[in-house]
Amino acid sequence: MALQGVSIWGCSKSPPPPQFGVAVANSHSTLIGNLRYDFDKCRCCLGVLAQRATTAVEDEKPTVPPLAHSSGPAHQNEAKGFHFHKDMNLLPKPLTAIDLYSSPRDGKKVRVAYQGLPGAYSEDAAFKAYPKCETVPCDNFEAAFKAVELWLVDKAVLPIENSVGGSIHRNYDLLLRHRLHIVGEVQLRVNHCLLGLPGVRKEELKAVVSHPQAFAQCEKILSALGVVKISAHDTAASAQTVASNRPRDTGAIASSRAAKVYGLNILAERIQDDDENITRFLVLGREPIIPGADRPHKTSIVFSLEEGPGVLFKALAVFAMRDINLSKIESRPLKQRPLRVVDDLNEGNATYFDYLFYIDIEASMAEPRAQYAVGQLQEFARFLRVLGCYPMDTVL
Ligand SMILES: O=C(O)C(=O)C[C@]1(C(=O)O)C=C[C@@H](O)C=C1
Repeated sequence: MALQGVSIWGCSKSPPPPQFGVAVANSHSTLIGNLRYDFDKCRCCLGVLAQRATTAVEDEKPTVPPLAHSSGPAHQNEAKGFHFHKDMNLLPKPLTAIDLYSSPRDGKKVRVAYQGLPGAYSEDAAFKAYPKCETVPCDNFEAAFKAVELWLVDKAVLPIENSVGGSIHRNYDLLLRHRLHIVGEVQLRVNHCLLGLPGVRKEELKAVVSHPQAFAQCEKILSALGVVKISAHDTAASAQTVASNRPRDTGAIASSRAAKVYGLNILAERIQDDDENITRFLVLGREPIIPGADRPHKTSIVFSLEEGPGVLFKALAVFAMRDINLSKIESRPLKQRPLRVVDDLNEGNATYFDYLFYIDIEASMAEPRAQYAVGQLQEFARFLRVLGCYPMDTVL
């Protein structure tokens, strides 16, 4: 069953706005290397999360018979006016260190939320990260974030950028709105297929359904076919639409796995314009991971800066000076304060657009050079948050 419209937060209050101007060490925090990572877990959130933890293990069988059916001392105590909970198994289970540990647990399948339907590329990415996981389809990106926050799943896997289509801005914005940690990345080679009902030839198609990113990646074949494009939530949803509505003149762009899942024929393979079509996904969890020294790591950071000449140059120099490679930079409008009025001129106010900068550096927070670089940036950034430090993935 897909998770739809999960609207409650881990905390009964409304989502906390990002604390602009507050540095990393300002909330409940833990030390990794010399740097503090913020957790942002208030007592009230932990309480609700602890209750929610029972949902994730709902298939566990009760080991204690319910008190309501028992006789003997407990029952007598109840009669004397002691107030016991009717079924102790319904009480929230206390969190253990194992519950809080972010890596897959032996004997228990990791539950991974993704946006889309079975057969979506995001589900492939979840299987690449956790080969034996149980995948949980979600209606939209936000539902996947909330599913992790509410302990309904262990992790979420969400697309963040594609080598042809570019960044998925919605997920950059959600990373800041939610307090999850990036614990991994997945680089997935996306080989799109043109799918149709059995017996249909691609020349018969008048329309093609797919995700807008997939259309952006397959422009050449679409213009050669001269078909109408119909948008779908994800590529697997387009395959499902064709399979269930059975229009002979409509195809879908999706994966070969989606063709199998929905019983469609592959009319053409590897139809993307650029053969090297890679989508990068982020793996999100409730807790940060402690970076190991065994393999190369990346660190994702978001920050905002004061206005002034050369401030971005100065910010990036803290990494360049230490020979730290920057693999990605993305700017997004600072939504709470998108415009800054700088001057009151006679002819009107001078306004500047205000931005958040998201960067990925090829260094681990366990390395002193990264700790010093982030520490130095923190001295003049108006706001800074380490979104996560995680092992780098390679394309298979
Ligand atoms: O539609 C899917 O199958 C998805 O997983 C989504 C998505 C995306 O949002 O970029 C992921 C990979 C492909 O680049 C196309 C679509």
